[in-house]
Amino acid sequence: MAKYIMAFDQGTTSSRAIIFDHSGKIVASQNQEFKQIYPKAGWVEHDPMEIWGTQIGVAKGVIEKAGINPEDIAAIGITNQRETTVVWDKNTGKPIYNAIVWQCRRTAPICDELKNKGFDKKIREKTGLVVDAYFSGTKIKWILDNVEGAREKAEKGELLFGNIDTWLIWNLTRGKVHVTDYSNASRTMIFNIHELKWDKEILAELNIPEQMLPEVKPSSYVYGYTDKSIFGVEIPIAGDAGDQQAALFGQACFKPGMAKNTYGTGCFMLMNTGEKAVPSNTGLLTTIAWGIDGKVEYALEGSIFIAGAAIQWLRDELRIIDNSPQSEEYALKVEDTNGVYVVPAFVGLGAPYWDMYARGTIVGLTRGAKREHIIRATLESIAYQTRDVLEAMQEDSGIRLQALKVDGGASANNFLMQFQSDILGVPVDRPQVIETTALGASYLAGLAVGFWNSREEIEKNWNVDKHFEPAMDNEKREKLYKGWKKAVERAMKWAEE
Ligand SMILES: Nc1ncnc2c1ncn2[C@@H]1O[C@H](COP(=O)(O)OP(=O)(O)O)[C@@H](O)[C@H]1O
Ligand SMILES: O=P(O)(O)OC[C@H](O)CO
Repeated sequence: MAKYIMAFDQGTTSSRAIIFDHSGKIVASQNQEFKQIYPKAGWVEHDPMEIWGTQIGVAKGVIEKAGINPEDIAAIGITNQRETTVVWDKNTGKPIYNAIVWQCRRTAPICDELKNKGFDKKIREKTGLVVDAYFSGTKIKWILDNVEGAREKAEKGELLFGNIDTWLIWNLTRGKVHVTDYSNASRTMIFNIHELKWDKEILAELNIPEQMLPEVKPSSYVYGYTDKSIFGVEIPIAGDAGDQQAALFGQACFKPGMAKNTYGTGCFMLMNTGEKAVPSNTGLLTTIAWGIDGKVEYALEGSIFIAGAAIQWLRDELRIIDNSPQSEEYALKVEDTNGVYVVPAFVGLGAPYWDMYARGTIVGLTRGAKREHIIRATLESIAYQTRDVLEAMQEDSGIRLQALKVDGGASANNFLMQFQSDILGVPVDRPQVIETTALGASYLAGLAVGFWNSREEIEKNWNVDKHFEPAMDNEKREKLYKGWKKAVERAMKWAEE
Protein backbone atom coordinates (compact mmCIF):
# COMPACT_ATOMS: atom_id res chain seq x y z
CA MET A 1 0.00 0.00 0.00
CA ALA A 2 1.18 3.53 -0.84
CA LYS A 3 2.76 5.15 2.22
CA TYR A 4 2.68 8.87 1.49
CA ILE A 5 0.54 11.81 0.49
CA MET A 6 1.93 14.67 -1.59
CA ALA A 7 0.66 18.23 -1.12
CA PHE A 8 1.01 21.03 -3.63
CA ASP A 9 1.02 24.37 -1.81
CA GLN A 10 0.92 26.99 -4.50
CA GLY A 11 1.41 30.24 -2.54
CA THR A 12 1.70 33.90 -3.47
CA THR A 13 5.48 33.96 -3.53
CA SER A 14 6.48 30.34 -3.99
CA SER A 15 5.39 26.94 -5.23
CA ARG A 16 5.98 24.18 -2.73
CA ALA A 17 5.55 20.41 -2.70
CA ILE A 18 5.65 18.43 0.53
CA ILE A 19 5.49 14.69 1.13
CA PHE A 20 3.82 13.62 4.38
CA ASP A 21 3.73 10.25 6.07
CA HIS A 22 0.82 8.71 7.94
CA SER A 23 1.70 10.45 11.21
CA GLY A 24 1.49 13.87 9.48
CA LYS A 25 5.28 14.34 9.57
CA ILE A 26 7.18 15.96 6.72
CA VAL A 27 9.29 13.44 4.79
CA ALA A 28 10.63 15.96 2.28
CA SER A 29 9.82 19.44 1.07
CA GLN A 30 10.84 21.53 -1.91
CA ASN A 31 10.15 25.11 -2.64
CA GLN A 32 10.70 27.57 -5.46
CA GLU A 33 10.03 31.28 -5.57
CA PHE A 34 8.72 32.78 -8.80
CA LYS A 35 8.43 36.20 -10.38
CA GLN A 36 6.14 38.90 -9.01
CA ILE A 37 5.04 41.22 -11.78
CA TYR A 38 4.07 44.82 -10.91
CA PRO A 39 3.01 46.48 -14.21
CA LYS A 40 1.69 49.62 -12.45
CA ALA A 41 1.43 50.94 -8.91
CA GLY A 42 -1.03 48.73 -7.03
CA TRP A 43 -1.18 46.06 -9.78
CA VAL A 44 0.15 42.53 -9.15
CA GLU A 45 0.37 39.67 -11.67
CA HIS A 46 1.90 36.19 -11.98
CA ASP A 47 2.73 34.20 -15.08
CA PRO A 48 0.40 31.12 -14.99
CA MET A 49 2.87 29.08 -17.05
CA GLU A 50 5.60 29.83 -14.51
CA ILE A 51 3.25 28.81 -11.72
CA TRP A 52 2.57 25.50 -13.44
CA GLY A 53 6.26 25.03 -14.32
CA THR A 54 7.55 25.73 -10.80
CA GLN A 55 4.83 23.62 -9.18
CA ILE A 56 5.50 20.58 -11.31
CA GLY A 57 9.26 21.14 -10.93
CA VAL A 58 9.10 21.04 -7.12
CA ALA A 59 6.74 18.04 -7.24
CA LYS A 60 9.23 16.01 -9.27
CA GLY A 61 12.09 17.36 -7.14
CA VAL A 62 10.51 16.39 -3.85
CA ILE A 63 9.84 12.81 -4.98
CA GLU A 64 13.52 12.49 -5.82
CA LYS A 65 14.60 14.18 -2.59
CA ALA A 66 12.44 11.81 -0.52
CA GLY A 67 13.95 8.86 -2.38
CA ILE A 68 10.53 7.35 -3.10
CA ASN A 69 8.68 6.21 -6.22
CA PRO A 70 5.57 7.93 -7.57
CA GLU A 71 3.69 4.64 -6.90
CA ASP A 72 4.31 5.22 -3.18
CA ILE A 73 2.05 8.28 -3.28
CA ALA A 74 -1.54 7.45 -2.37
CA ALA A 75 -2.95 10.80 -3.46
CA ILE A 76 -2.21 14.45 -4.16
CA GLY A 77 -3.85 17.32 -2.26
CA ILE A 78 -3.89 20.78 -3.81
CA THR A 79 -3.97 24.03 -1.89
CA ASN A 80 -3.46 27.46 -3.30
CA GLN A 81 -3.25 31.20 -2.98
CA ARG A 82 -6.93 32.04 -3.28
CA GLU A 83 -8.82 34.52 -5.49
CA THR A 84 -5.94 34.84 -8.01
CA THR A 85 -7.58 34.64 -11.41
CA VAL A 86 -6.53 32.82 -14.58
CA VAL A 87 -8.45 32.80 -17.86
CA TRP A 88 -7.23 30.45 -20.56
CA ASP A 89 -8.14 29.17 -24.00
CA LYS A 90 -9.83 25.79 -23.78
CA ASN A 91 -8.35 24.61 -27.08
CA THR A 92 -4.74 25.74 -26.80
CA GLY A 93 -4.44 25.56 -23.01
CA LYS A 94 -2.69 28.95 -23.07
CA PRO A 95 -3.66 31.75 -20.68
CA ILE A 96 -5.00 34.82 -22.48
CA TYR A 97 -3.57 37.14 -19.84
CA ASN A 98 -1.30 36.93 -16.80
CA ALA A 99 -2.90 35.73 -13.56
CA ILE A 100 -4.35 38.72 -11.72
CA VAL A 101 -3.21 38.24 -8.15
CA TRP A 102 -5.46 38.60 -5.09
CA GLN A 103 -3.43 41.62 -3.98
CA CYS A 104 -4.03 43.51 -7.23
CA ARG A 105 -6.03 46.73 -6.87
CA ARG A 106 -6.81 47.40 -10.54
CA THR A 107 -10.51 46.62 -10.22
CA ALA A 108 -11.15 49.10 -7.40
CA PRO A 109 -13.19 51.36 -9.77
CA ILE A 110 -15.43 48.38 -10.72
CA CYS A 111 -16.00 47.78 -7.00
CA ASP A 112 -16.81 51.45 -6.45
CA GLU A 113 -19.46 51.23 -9.19
CA LEU A 114 -21.05 48.19 -7.55
CA LYS A 115 -21.13 50.04 -4.23
CA ASN A 116 -22.57 53.20 -5.78
CA LYS A 117 -25.41 51.13 -7.21
CA GLY A 118 -26.03 49.58 -3.80
CA PHE A 119 -25.31 46.11 -5.20
CA ASP A 120 -22.75 45.50 -2.44
CA LYS A 121 -25.46 44.55 0.08
CA LYS A 122 -26.73 41.82 -2.17
CA ILE A 123 -23.19 40.53 -2.71
CA ARG A 124 -22.56 40.52 1.06
CA GLU A 125 -25.74 38.49 1.68
CA LYS A 126 -25.20 35.97 -1.08
CA THR A 127 -21.43 35.49 -0.98
CA GLY A 128 -20.51 36.45 2.60
CA LEU A 129 -17.88 38.80 1.15
CA VAL A 130 -17.28 42.52 1.22
CA VAL A 131 -17.12 44.12 -2.24
CA ASP A 132 -13.38 44.55 -2.80
CA ALA A 133 -10.82 44.23 -5.59
CA TYR A 134 -9.41 41.27 -3.57
CA PHE A 135 -11.89 38.72 -4.95
CA SER A 136 -12.00 37.02 -8.37
CA GLY A 137 -15.31 38.31 -9.78
CA THR A 138 -14.17 41.78 -10.81
CA LYS A 139 -10.82 40.37 -12.00
CA ILE A 140 -12.62 38.05 -14.46
CA LYS A 141 -14.70 40.98 -15.66
CA TRP A 142 -11.57 43.09 -16.15
CA ILE A 143 -9.95 40.41 -18.33
CA LEU A 144 -13.08 39.97 -20.43
CA ASP A 145 -13.41 43.74 -20.86
CA ASN A 146 -9.76 44.48 -21.56
CA VAL A 147 -8.23 41.59 -23.51
CA GLU A 148 -9.07 41.90 -27.19
CA GLY A 149 -11.66 39.39 -28.36
CA ALA A 150 -11.96 37.80 -24.90
CA ARG A 151 -15.64 38.45 -24.29
CA GLU A 152 -16.65 37.09 -27.67
CA LYS A 153 -14.59 33.94 -27.14
CA ALA A 154 -15.97 33.49 -23.61
CA GLU A 155 -19.52 33.73 -24.93
CA LYS A 156 -18.73 31.06 -27.53
CA GLY A 157 -17.53 28.80 -24.70
CA GLU A 158 -13.88 28.91 -25.77
CA LEU A 159 -12.44 30.32 -22.55
CA LEU A 160 -12.14 28.82 -19.09
CA PHE A 161 -11.76 30.56 -15.75
CA GLY A 162 -10.03 29.10 -12.76
CA ASN A 163 -8.31 30.02 -9.55
CA ILE A 164 -4.89 28.43 -9.16
CA ASP A 165 -6.31 25.10 -7.90
CA THR A 166 -8.41 24.76 -11.04
CA TRP A 167 -5.52 25.76 -13.28
CA LEU A 168 -3.23 23.14 -11.69
CA ILE A 169 -5.82 20.34 -11.80
CA TRP A 170 -6.64 21.14 -15.43
CA ASN A 171 -2.94 20.91 -16.33
CA LEU A 172 -2.30 17.81 -14.21
CA THR A 173 -5.12 16.02 -16.02
CA ARG A 174 -4.01 17.47 -19.38
CA GLY A 175 -7.25 19.35 -19.84
CA LYS A 176 -9.64 16.58 -18.80
CA VAL A 177 -10.93 18.07 -15.54
CA HIS A 178 -12.23 21.61 -14.93
CA VAL A 179 -13.18 21.77 -11.24
CA THR A 180 -12.80 23.71 -8.03
CA ASP A 181 -13.93 23.07 -4.46
CA TYR A 182 -16.42 24.90 -2.23
CA SER A 183 -13.75 26.74 -0.24
CA ASN A 184 -12.14 28.26 -3.33
CA ALA A 185 -15.49 29.01 -4.97
CA SER A 186 -16.52 30.94 -1.86
CA ARG A 187 -13.71 33.46 -2.57
CA THR A 188 -14.79 34.42 -6.07
CA MET A 189 -17.62 36.84 -5.15
CA ILE A 190 -19.82 35.08 -7.73
CA PHE A 191 -20.71 31.98 -5.66
CA ASN A 192 -23.78 31.81 -3.46
CA ILE A 193 -22.52 30.27 -0.22
CA HIS A 194 -26.02 29.39 1.01
CA GLU A 195 -27.41 27.80 -2.16
CA LEU A 196 -23.97 26.39 -3.10
CA LYS A 197 -24.30 27.54 -6.71
CA TRP A 198 -22.73 30.10 -9.03
CA ASP A 199 -25.03 33.08 -8.59
CA LYS A 200 -26.82 34.01 -11.83
CA GLU A 201 -27.75 37.51 -10.68
CA ILE A 202 -24.16 38.44 -9.79
CA LEU A 203 -22.87 36.83 -13.00
CA ALA A 204 -25.33 38.96 -15.00
CA GLU A 205 -24.27 42.11 -13.13
CA LEU A 206 -20.59 41.44 -13.88
CA ASN A 207 -21.35 40.12 -17.36
CA ILE A 208 -19.55 36.80 -16.85
CA PRO A 209 -20.72 33.81 -18.96
CA GLU A 210 -21.43 30.82 -16.72
CA GLN A 211 -19.97 28.29 -19.15
CA MET A 212 -16.44 29.47 -18.38
CA LEU A 213 -16.77 28.51 -14.69
CA PRO A 214 -15.52 25.25 -13.18
CA GLU A 215 -17.72 22.60 -11.61
CA VAL A 216 -17.78 22.95 -7.80
CA LYS A 217 -17.00 19.80 -5.79
CA PRO A 218 -16.30 18.85 -2.17
CA SER A 219 -12.80 19.56 -0.79
CA SER A 220 -12.10 15.88 -0.16
CA TYR A 221 -12.98 14.02 -3.34
CA VAL A 222 -11.28 12.22 -6.23
CA TYR A 223 -11.45 14.86 -8.98
CA GLY A 224 -9.35 12.90 -11.46
CA TYR A 225 -5.90 11.40 -12.01
CA THR A 226 -2.58 12.92 -13.05
CA ASP A 227 -1.85 12.19 -16.69
CA LYS A 228 0.58 9.29 -17.02
CA SER A 229 3.05 11.45 -18.94
CA ILE A 230 3.71 13.54 -15.81
CA PHE A 231 4.85 11.09 -13.10
CA GLY A 232 4.80 7.84 -15.10
CA VAL A 233 1.78 6.66 -13.09
CA GLU A 234 -1.71 8.00 -12.58
CA ILE A 235 -2.00 9.50 -9.09
CA PRO A 236 -5.44 10.44 -7.74
CA ILE A 237 -5.94 14.16 -7.13
CA ALA A 238 -8.13 13.90 -4.07
CA GLY A 239 -7.97 17.12 -2.02
CA ASP A 240 -8.54 20.75 -2.97
CA ALA A 241 -8.93 23.75 -0.66
CA GLY A 242 -7.93 27.39 -0.50
CA ASP A 243 -4.74 27.72 1.51
CA GLN A 244 -6.29 29.42 4.54
CA GLN A 245 -9.09 26.89 4.83
CA ALA A 246 -6.57 24.09 4.35
CA ALA A 247 -4.53 25.53 7.25
CA LEU A 248 -7.66 25.53 9.44
CA PHE A 249 -8.07 21.84 8.61
CA GLY A 250 -4.35 21.15 9.10
CA GLN A 251 -4.53 22.74 12.56
CA ALA A 252 -7.37 20.30 13.35
CA CYS A 253 -9.76 23.21 14.05
CA PHE A 254 -12.72 20.91 13.49
CA LYS A 255 -15.09 22.24 16.13
CA PRO A 256 -17.02 25.52 16.10
CA GLY A 257 -15.12 28.23 17.97
CA MET A 258 -11.65 26.86 17.12
CA ALA A 259 -9.40 29.35 15.33
CA LYS A 260 -5.98 29.66 13.73
CA ASN A 261 -3.88 32.48 12.34
CA THR A 262 -1.51 31.87 9.41
CA TYR A 263 1.46 34.23 8.98
CA GLY A 264 2.56 34.02 5.34
CA THR A 265 2.65 36.76 2.69
CA GLY A 266 -0.55 38.00 4.29
CA CYS A 267 -2.06 36.93 7.58
CA PHE A 268 -5.39 35.15 7.79
CA MET A 269 -7.34 34.33 10.92
CA LEU A 270 -10.16 31.83 10.50
CA MET A 271 -12.64 30.59 13.07
CA ASN A 272 -14.69 27.46 12.44
CA THR A 273 -18.42 28.21 12.80
CA GLY A 274 -19.64 24.72 11.93
CA GLU A 275 -22.70 24.28 9.72
CA LYS A 276 -23.78 27.86 10.41
CA ALA A 277 -22.82 30.72 8.08
CA VAL A 278 -22.36 33.48 10.67
CA PRO A 279 -22.83 36.97 9.18
CA SER A 280 -20.33 39.61 10.26
CA ASN A 281 -21.14 43.08 11.56
CA THR A 282 -17.50 44.06 11.93
CA GLY A 283 -15.93 43.68 8.50
CA LEU A 284 -15.01 40.01 8.64
CA LEU A 285 -15.87 37.59 5.84
CA THR A 286 -18.24 34.67 6.01
CA THR A 287 -16.66 31.93 3.99
CA ILE A 288 -16.86 28.20 3.32
CA ALA A 289 -14.29 26.26 5.35
CA TRP A 290 -14.64 23.04 3.36
CA GLY A 291 -17.08 20.58 1.89
CA ILE A 292 -16.66 17.10 3.28
CA ASP A 293 -18.83 14.16 4.40
CA GLY A 294 -21.75 15.38 2.29
CA LYS A 295 -22.01 18.86 3.84
CA VAL A 296 -20.25 22.20 3.94
CA GLU A 297 -18.95 23.89 7.06
CA TYR A 298 -18.35 27.62 7.38
CA ALA A 299 -15.79 29.97 8.91
CA LEU A 300 -15.43 33.61 9.84
CA GLU A 301 -12.29 35.12 8.35
CA GLY A 302 -10.18 38.18 8.99
CA SER A 303 -7.95 38.77 5.95
CA ILE A 304 -4.81 40.86 6.41
CA PHE A 305 -3.16 41.57 3.07
CA ILE A 306 0.41 42.28 4.13
CA ALA A 307 2.25 40.42 6.89
CA GLY A 308 5.41 38.44 5.92
CA ALA A 309 5.42 40.49 2.70
CA ALA A 310 6.37 43.52 4.82
CA ILE A 311 9.45 41.60 5.97
CA GLN A 312 10.26 40.82 2.35
CA TRP A 313 9.94 44.55 1.68
CA LEU A 314 12.53 45.26 4.39
CA ARG A 315 14.76 42.71 2.67
CA ASP A 316 14.19 43.44 -1.04
CA GLU A 317 13.23 47.11 -1.30
CA LEU A 318 14.65 48.86 1.79
CA ARG A 319 17.46 46.28 1.94
CA ILE A 320 17.95 46.72 5.68
CA ILE A 321 17.97 42.98 6.40
CA ASP A 322 19.56 40.15 4.42
CA ASN A 323 16.94 37.53 5.17
CA SER A 324 13.59 37.27 6.97
CA PRO A 325 14.81 35.52 10.16
CA GLN A 326 17.27 38.38 10.68
CA SER A 327 14.31 40.66 11.45
CA GLU A 328 14.08 38.94 14.85
CA GLU A 329 17.74 39.58 15.64
CA TYR A 330 17.40 43.31 14.87
CA ALA A 331 14.08 43.69 16.68
CA LEU A 332 15.64 42.30 19.84
CA LYS A 333 18.52 44.80 19.70
CA VAL A 334 16.17 47.59 20.85
CA GLU A 335 13.76 47.70 23.75
CA ASP A 336 10.88 49.17 21.79
CA THR A 337 10.18 50.97 18.51
CA ASN A 338 11.03 54.40 19.94
CA GLY A 339 7.49 55.54 19.10
CA VAL A 340 7.66 54.41 15.46
CA TYR A 341 4.67 52.67 13.84
CA VAL A 342 4.72 51.10 10.38
CA VAL A 343 1.34 50.53 8.72
CA PRO A 344 2.08 48.16 5.80
CA ALA A 345 -1.00 49.10 3.77
CA PHE A 346 0.91 48.55 0.51
CA VAL A 347 -2.16 47.18 -1.27
CA GLY A 348 -4.83 48.91 0.80
CA LEU A 349 -6.20 47.45 4.02
CA GLY A 350 -8.33 44.33 4.35
CA ALA A 351 -10.28 43.32 7.45
CA PRO A 352 -11.69 45.05 9.36
CA TYR A 353 -11.06 48.36 7.52
CA TRP A 354 -11.60 47.41 3.84
CA ASP A 355 -9.98 50.51 2.43
CA MET A 356 -8.74 49.90 -1.13
CA TYR A 357 -7.11 53.34 -1.12
CA ALA A 358 -5.07 53.08 2.11
CA ARG A 359 -1.29 53.04 1.53
CA GLY A 360 1.81 52.21 3.56
CA THR A 361 2.83 54.74 6.20
CA ILE A 362 5.62 55.18 8.74
CA VAL A 363 4.75 57.56 11.58
CA GLY A 364 6.39 58.71 14.79
CA LEU A 365 9.86 59.20 13.29
CA THR A 366 12.33 61.29 15.29
CA ARG A 367 16.05 61.82 14.80
CA GLY A 368 16.71 58.90 17.09
CA ALA A 369 14.82 56.45 14.85
CA LYS A 370 17.15 53.69 13.70
CA ARG A 371 16.72 50.81 11.31
CA GLU A 372 16.22 48.46 14.27
CA HIS A 373 13.17 50.51 15.25
CA ILE A 374 11.71 50.32 11.75
CA ILE A 375 12.32 46.59 11.58
CA ARG A 376 10.75 46.06 15.00
CA ALA A 377 7.79 48.29 14.12
CA THR A 378 7.24 46.29 10.92
CA LEU A 379 7.11 43.03 12.85
CA GLU A 380 4.82 44.58 15.46
CA SER A 381 2.46 45.78 12.70
CA ILE A 382 1.69 42.13 11.95
CA ALA A 383 0.64 41.58 15.56
CA TYR A 384 -1.44 44.77 15.71
CA GLN A 385 -3.31 43.87 12.55
CA THR A 386 -4.03 40.48 14.10
CA ARG A 387 -5.46 42.17 17.19
CA ASP A 388 -7.76 44.29 14.97
CA VAL A 389 -9.08 41.09 13.47
CA LEU A 390 -9.32 39.12 16.72
CA GLU A 391 -11.40 41.85 18.33
CA ALA A 392 -13.80 41.79 15.38
CA MET A 393 -13.98 38.00 15.51
CA GLN A 394 -14.77 37.88 19.20
CA GLU A 395 -17.53 40.43 18.69
CA ASP A 396 -19.10 38.59 15.74
CA SER A 397 -18.90 35.12 17.23
CA GLY A 398 -19.51 36.02 20.88
CA ILE A 399 -16.62 33.66 21.68
CA ARG A 400 -13.53 34.72 23.68
CA LEU A 401 -10.49 32.87 22.46
CA GLN A 402 -8.63 30.90 25.10
CA ALA A 403 -5.55 30.47 22.89
CA LEU A 404 -4.57 31.19 19.32
CA LYS A 405 -3.09 28.45 17.13
CA VAL A 406 -0.52 29.89 14.73
CA ASP A 407 1.33 28.66 11.64
CA GLY A 408 2.93 29.82 8.37
CA GLY A 409 6.47 30.99 7.55
CA ALA A 410 6.60 34.07 9.81
CA SER A 411 5.25 32.16 12.84
CA ALA A 412 8.83 30.86 13.17
CA ASN A 413 9.74 34.32 14.51
CA ASN A 414 9.77 34.01 18.32
CA PHE A 415 9.90 37.76 18.91
CA LEU A 416 6.77 38.20 16.79
CA MET A 417 4.92 35.36 18.51
CA GLN A 418 5.74 36.69 22.00
CA PHE A 419 4.69 40.22 21.01
CA GLN A 420 1.54 38.72 19.48
CA SER A 421 0.65 37.05 22.74
CA ASP A 422 1.47 40.27 24.66
CA ILE A 423 -0.62 42.55 22.48
CA LEU A 424 -3.61 40.16 22.45
CA GLY A 425 -3.36 39.21 26.10
CA VAL A 426 -4.02 35.65 24.87
CA PRO A 427 -1.63 32.64 24.80
CA VAL A 428 -0.26 31.59 21.42
CA ASP A 429 0.40 27.94 20.49
CA ARG A 430 2.72 27.02 17.66
CA PRO A 431 2.55 23.39 16.46
CA GLN A 432 5.54 21.28 15.47
CA VAL A 433 4.45 21.34 11.84
CA ILE A 434 3.96 24.98 10.78
CA GLU A 435 3.33 23.90 7.20
CA THR A 436 -0.28 23.34 8.16
CA THR A 437 -1.59 24.58 4.81
CA ALA A 438 0.07 21.69 2.99
CA LEU A 439 -0.77 19.33 5.84
CA GLY A 440 -4.47 20.27 5.61
CA ALA A 441 -4.49 19.59 1.87
CA SER A 442 -2.87 16.22 2.54
CA TYR A 443 -5.47 15.33 5.15
CA LEU A 444 -8.30 16.23 2.75
CA ALA A 445 -6.73 14.08 0.02
CA GLY A 446 -5.91 11.25 2.41
CA LEU A 447 -9.45 11.11 3.78
CA ALA A 448 -10.85 10.79 0.25
CA VAL A 449 -8.74 7.70 -0.55
CA GLY A 450 -8.90 5.98 2.85
CA PHE A 451 -5.27 6.82 3.81
CA TRP A 452 -6.78 8.33 6.97
CA ASN A 453 -10.19 7.25 8.17
CA SER A 454 -11.49 10.07 10.35
CA ARG A 455 -10.87 13.53 11.71
CA GLU A 456 -10.39 11.97 15.17
CA GLU A 457 -7.43 10.03 13.79
CA ILE A 458 -5.98 13.25 12.35
CA GLU A 459 -6.49 15.26 15.55
CA LYS A 460 -4.00 13.01 17.32
CA ASN A 461 -1.23 14.17 14.97
CA TRP A 462 -1.34 17.75 16.32
CA ASN A 463 1.57 18.44 18.70
CA VAL A 464 2.69 21.72 20.25
CA ASP A 465 6.19 23.05 19.56
CA LYS A 466 6.13 26.24 21.65
CA HIS A 467 3.61 27.96 23.90
CA PHE A 468 3.79 31.76 24.37
CA GLU A 469 2.17 33.38 27.44
CA PRO A 470 1.22 37.07 27.57
CA ALA A 471 3.81 38.94 29.65
CA MET A 472 2.85 42.59 29.16
CA ASP A 473 0.82 44.61 31.64
CA ASN A 474 -2.55 45.78 30.53
CA GLU A 475 -1.80 49.51 30.67
CA LYS A 476 1.19 49.20 28.34
CA ARG A 477 -0.72 46.89 25.99
CA GLU A 478 -3.60 49.32 25.61
CA LYS A 479 -1.31 52.35 25.23
CA LEU A 480 0.65 50.69 22.42
CA TYR A 481 -2.54 49.55 20.68
CA LYS A 482 -4.03 53.04 20.87
CA GLY A 483 -0.93 54.35 19.05
CA TRP A 484 -1.50 51.74 16.34
CA LYS A 485 -5.11 52.81 15.78
CA LYS A 486 -3.91 56.40 15.38
CA ALA A 487 -1.28 55.32 12.86
CA VAL A 488 -3.90 53.41 10.84
CA GLU A 489 -6.00 56.57 10.59
CA ARG A 490 -3.04 58.31 8.95
CA ALA A 491 -2.71 55.56 6.33
CA MET A 492 -6.38 55.40 5.34
CA LYS A 493 -7.78 56.79 2.07
CA TRP A 494 -4.31 58.00 1.07
CA ALA A 495 -4.59 57.10 -2.65
CA GLU A 496 -8.18 58.23 -3.10
CA GLU A 497 -8.51 60.70 -5.97
N1 LIG B 1 11.70 34.23 10.71
C1 LIG B 1 10.86 35.02 10.05
N2 LIG B 1 10.50 36.22 10.54
C2 LIG B 1 9.63 37.01 9.90
N3 LIG B 1 9.07 36.70 8.71
C3 LIG B 1 9.40 35.52 8.17
C4 LIG B 1 10.31 34.62 8.79
N4 LIG B 1 10.42 33.53 8.01
C5 LIG B 1 9.62 33.74 6.94
N5 LIG B 1 9.01 34.94 7.03
C6 LIG B 1 8.05 35.53 6.08
O1 LIG B 1 7.02 34.58 5.86
C7 LIG B 1 6.64 34.58 4.49
C8 LIG B 1 6.76 33.18 3.94
O2 LIG B 1 5.84 32.35 4.60
P1 LIG B 1 5.01 31.27 3.78
O3 LIG B 1 4.13 30.61 4.78
O4 LIG B 1 5.97 30.46 3.01
O5 LIG B 1 4.21 32.26 2.84
P2 LIG B 1 3.33 32.10 1.49
O6 LIG B 1 2.63 30.78 1.58
O7 LIG B 1 2.42 33.28 1.56
O8 LIG B 1 4.26 32.21 0.30
C9 LIG B 1 7.54 35.54 3.77
O9 LIG B 1 6.81 36.72 3.51
C10 LIG B 1 8.69 35.80 4.73
O10 LIG B 1 9.14 37.13 4.64
O1 LIG C 1 -0.10 32.81 -0.43
P1 LIG C 1 -0.56 33.09 0.96
O2 LIG C 1 -0.23 31.97 1.88
O3 LIG C 1 -0.12 34.41 1.48
O4 LIG C 1 -2.17 33.13 0.95
C1 LIG C 1 -2.85 34.01 0.15
C2 LIG C 1 -4.34 33.95 0.44
O5 LIG C 1 -4.92 32.75 0.07
C3 LIG C 1 -5.04 35.10 -0.21
O6 LIG C 1 -6.40 35.09 0.12
